[in-house]
Amino acid sequence: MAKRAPYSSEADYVVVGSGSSGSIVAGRLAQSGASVILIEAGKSDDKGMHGYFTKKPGMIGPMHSEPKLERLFDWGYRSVPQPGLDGRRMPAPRGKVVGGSSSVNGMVYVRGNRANYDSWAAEGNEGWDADSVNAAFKRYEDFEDGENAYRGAGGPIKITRNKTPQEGTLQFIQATADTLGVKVLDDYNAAEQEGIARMQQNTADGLRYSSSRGYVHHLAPRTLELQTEVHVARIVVENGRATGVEVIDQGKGGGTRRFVRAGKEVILSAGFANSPQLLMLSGIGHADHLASVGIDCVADLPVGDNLHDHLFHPMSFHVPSVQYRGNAWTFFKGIAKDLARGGSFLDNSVFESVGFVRTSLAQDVPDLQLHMLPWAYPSPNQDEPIRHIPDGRPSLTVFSTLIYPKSRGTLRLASADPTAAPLIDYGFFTDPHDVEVLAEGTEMIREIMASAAFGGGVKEEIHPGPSIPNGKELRVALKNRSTSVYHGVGTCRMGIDERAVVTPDLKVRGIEGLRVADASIMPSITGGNTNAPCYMIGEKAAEIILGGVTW
Ligand SMILES: Cc1cc2nc3c(=O)[nH]c(=O)nc-3n(C[C@H](O)[C@H](O)[C@H](O)COP(=O)(O)OP(=O)(O)OC[C@H]3O[C@@H](n4cnc5c(N)ncnc54)[C@H](O)[C@@H]3O)c2cc1C
Repeated sequence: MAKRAPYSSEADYVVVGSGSSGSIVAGRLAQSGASVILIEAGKSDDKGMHGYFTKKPGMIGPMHSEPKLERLFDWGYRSVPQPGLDGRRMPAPRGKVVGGSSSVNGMVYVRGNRANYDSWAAEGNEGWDADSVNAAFKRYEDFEDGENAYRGAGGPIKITRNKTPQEGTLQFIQATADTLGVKVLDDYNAAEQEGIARMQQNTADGLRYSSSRGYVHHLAPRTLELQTEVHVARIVVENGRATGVEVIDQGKGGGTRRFVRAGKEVILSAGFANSPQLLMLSGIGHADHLASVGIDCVADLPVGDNLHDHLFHPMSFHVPSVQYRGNAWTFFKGIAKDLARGGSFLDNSVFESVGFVRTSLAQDVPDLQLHMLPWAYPSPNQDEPIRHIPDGRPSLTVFSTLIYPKSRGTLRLASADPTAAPLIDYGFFTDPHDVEVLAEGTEMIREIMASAAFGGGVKEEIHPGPSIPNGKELRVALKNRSTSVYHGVGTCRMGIDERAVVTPDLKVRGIEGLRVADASIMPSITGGNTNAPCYMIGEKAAEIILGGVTW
């Protein structure tokens, strides 16, 4: 079992953040016999309410639709006003609980296009090409179809498909194939991504396979110590070397500061927002920006540049054959049925299908992702932290999803206070290309939903609806309707040039004993949801640090 309190003050490795990448790098390092302290600001995901909500896949609905509940698991960040989106402040939820965002996310399991990794390698990131990262993906997977050249079996993270998809989901898959002339794929995480498919999810046997479920609780290496409700305030750098971290205990009687020493290395896995924040709080960042908030510069690096994210546009359609309605009654009925007769209502992600297709702007690879779920979605957006009431009719929601945004933004400090939220500026829609992809995707979805494959089963486009026709009006409406997919990346870019914060072996340039391993290191975002790539980054980081695979 992973060791718990009373907490130690020294280990070989100190890993900051137990999220998608952090739990994995910590688990693997500890598996090698090294002592590892894994520090997490949030609560345990193993007991009480936090345990129940993060274990049961179906609790994703209430967790994100009831703001009072969401606050218990989340950092509560929002972006600065986005001029490209009519000045909206986009919610930027991030898991604040063991498992990080992998404990609160939608469990949509997508590795990304193989070409994404080859492009990282082509920029000089040796060892990050598609074949090399395939080995890391395979190591952690336990895929229900078993092992093959692309997929892993027997690893700590189980991957399955929903066994009882809605009829409307299967019709949507056929309709997409018929309308766009793409293949129905069995496995979009293998050689080929282009096509439409049933969604894969990191859940099995009624459990969410967060990184912490797989690596902290199930793998449970003996030399891993998990410290929860401990906020890392900064990395301590002495004579150009990271020697440990200064932390603030948050639990009962908290507020005290203490030092946790790393005999070998500190690994930052605090995510796209907090890893760059912690670097800057420690004097690593743009010298002029650090000076503006009163922090002495230790290393002048482009920390916080290159922020980017996916955006999607949700469209809901009234489809009477769908069994669910977006109300509390459907939810309680589902739970009651599970309890009385056993069942799978809470065992799955809410998403049931994904596809990767091309707009007219696509170059080498599909540039549009389609997500589909058999529920209605809030309209026109879910910016306000209130309980949004979606349309009560049985519905399918299809999301036009921009996967290769050209817009770039920044992450900066608001102040030198380690507990203050950072300034998240996504720069959404600063490049007109991004509007165009989302608009074409929306127009495509309208064609799909008119397909004969539904047998007349689509009764109405609930929203955006006929008042927002294709063309110019749609492009304007997207400013108020597009929503972050919560896939922020890129703020501690990996590379070999001046734009890089970390080298291809994830070392912070110019500082000894300090690496970053999480979504922030991606030079460019992957084509698909970012959780699986972050699991891979955790595996890869451990492999690099240990000089090869030792497990
Ligand atoms: C609501 C939501 C839904 C999503 N849905 C999907 C999906 O369905 N599929 C998918 O593939 N991706 C999804 N994503 C994206 C995906 O989950 C993230 O890209 C991924 O989890 C990021 O991993 P990470 O390791 O970079 O950071 P995180 O998993 O966010 O981990 C960072 C960890 O560091 C901790 N931390 C931060 N600062 C400190 C500090 N100062 N001291 C101590 N600890 C700290 C945090 O509490 C957290 O545990 C979703 C994200 C969200 C938020």
